[in-house]
Parts: sequence; C-alpha cells; structure tokens
Amino acid sequence: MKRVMSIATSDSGAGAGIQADLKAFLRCGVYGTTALVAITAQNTVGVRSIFPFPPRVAVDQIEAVVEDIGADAAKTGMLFNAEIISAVAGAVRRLGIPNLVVDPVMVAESGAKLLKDEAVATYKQELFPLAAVITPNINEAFALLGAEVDEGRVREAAAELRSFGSGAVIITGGHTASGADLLYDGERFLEIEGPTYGSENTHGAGCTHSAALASFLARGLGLEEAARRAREVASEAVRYGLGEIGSGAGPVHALGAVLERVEA
Ligand SMILES: Nc1ncnc2c1ncn2[C@@H]1O[C@H](COP(=O)(O)OP(=O)(O)OP(=O)(O)O)[C@@H](O)[C@H]1O
Ligand SMILES: Cc1ncc(CO)c(N)n1
Repeated sequence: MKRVMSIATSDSGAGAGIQADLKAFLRCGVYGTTALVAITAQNTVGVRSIFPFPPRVAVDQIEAVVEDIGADAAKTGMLFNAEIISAVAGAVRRLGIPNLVVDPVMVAESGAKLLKDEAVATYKQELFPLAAVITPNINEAFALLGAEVDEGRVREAAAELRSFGSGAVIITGGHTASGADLLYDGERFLEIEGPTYGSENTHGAGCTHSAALASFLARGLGLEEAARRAREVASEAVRYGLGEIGSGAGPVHALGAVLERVEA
C-alpha cells in the first residue's frame, strides 16, 4: 500500500484540514499519515481560534513517520506562518520526500484568515520550489501574486506562479464561472472539466482535492491523469456534501459514493 502524508492543521469540525485529508486518503486507497502543525477551533460557521505549534513539532512528526513508515507522496495544507513553512520545507528537502503537493491554504470557506500575510514570500521562496504541483484556488492564486482576481487572466497567473519553481500549477475551479481546474505544466494549459454541483456543502473540497492528487501521484499516475482523478474525487465529495452537519457550509463527504455502493 502506498503511503501519503498530510502536513496540515486540525479542523475540529472535521470538514477540512487533516481530517478531510485522511478521509480522502482512505477514498483513494492509500495509507495516510499526518504531521499536525496547528489546531483550529472551527465548525461549519467559522474559525474561533488558531493555535500553532512550534515548528519543531512538525519536523519531529515528519521525521518519525518517514524514518519508519516512509512516504510515497505528501501534501501540505494550512501551514499558518512563515516559521512553520520554512521548517516543513527544510524537512521535506532533507528527507527527499517525493511527489509533494502544496495546497497554499489562505482563507477558510467561512472567510477566516488561515495564513499570516508575511508568510506568502516564504511559500514562494522555500516551499514552491520543492513541489511537484501547487493547487491554489483562484482567490489564492491572485492573492499569492498580490493581484486582483481576474478570471480572464487565469493562464497568466498560472504561468507566473510556476516561475517560483514548482513542477506544475493547478488553479482549482470551485469559485470560477467555468468550474474547470486549470493545469499548467510549463508546456501546455489543460482545462480539467467535469460536473459542477449546485451544493453549498463544499467545506473541505480543496483539502480533499490536494490529498487525492497526492494519493494518485503516489500510486504512480501521471500528473494529468492524477489531476483528472483528483477533480472527480473532490467533486463527488461535494455532490455527497453533508448539509445536515452544522448550520454553515456543510462538510464534503469523500466516502459518500463508495458507501452508497456498499449499502446498495
Ligand atoms: N460545486 C462543485 N461541483 C463540482 N466540483 C467542485 C465544486 N466546488 C469545488 N469543486 C472541485 O473541488 C476541488 C477544490 O476546488 P476549490 O476551488 O473549491 O478549492 P478550495 O476553494 O481550496 O476549497 P475549500 O472550500 O476547501 O477552501 C476542485 O477540483 C474543484 O473543481
Ligand atoms: C484546518 C483547515 N485547513 C484548511 C482549511 C481550508 O478549507 C480549513 N478551513 N481549515
């Protein structure tokens, strides 16, 4: 069984973050491990508080897991501050973790800020160069570039983001008119299309997507096929999103379709 690590933050409501990643790993048939860098007190309505751990806590977990269990891929989620990003980058580089997917989480579905402003530069300088692929949504893509969101310039944004050194860029389409994810690998632009569901229950869609992408890369798929499969897993999780859980945007349900088949 392939092993994939989530380096990310806890969401107490379990819709996003580390908890979403573990569900996505299970859905994608890989063994998921975790390095927790911070804790949020969070539900479907909002984020009450954020408690980051000292960077060494993240590094210790990454080392402990890699030295014994190993990692065929990893994804990063909410890393919160520059010190944590830098420490994670150091550990990933030192340990030679392959197939790194960086999801540069900045803002929660509920609007809460999940990244300190000064940490953007550290992402670009230290973590993006180690990534096989980075997966900002459209708002994060333009925020990383210090620009206003402009759907007409999404290809330019992808190309500019790739210049920081990642192998590829996927700008996810959950908040765009087309709903397609845009993949740029340095040679060509590819629109990853699929159904768009009217569901409000999208809390954790981005986490599910990046965790699925890392899983499919670990399983040996090429980037294009992994990106297609990751969109399928994320959009299926939105389709089965759990409106009855909490009073805000409900959590996605990565195992919804699978359980329906089992129960049938
Ligand atoms: N309504 C939807 N229908 C189908 N697929 C969706 C929908 N919303 C998001 N997705 C898919 O889910 C994945 C994550 O996209 P999105 O742009 O929403 O990420 P995000 O904003 O980082 O997510 P989050 O809500 O966790 O912050 C993408 O593959 C996207 O195409
Ligand atoms: C812990 C955590 N990670 C990521 C997101 C982005 O959805 C969130 N809301 N919470």
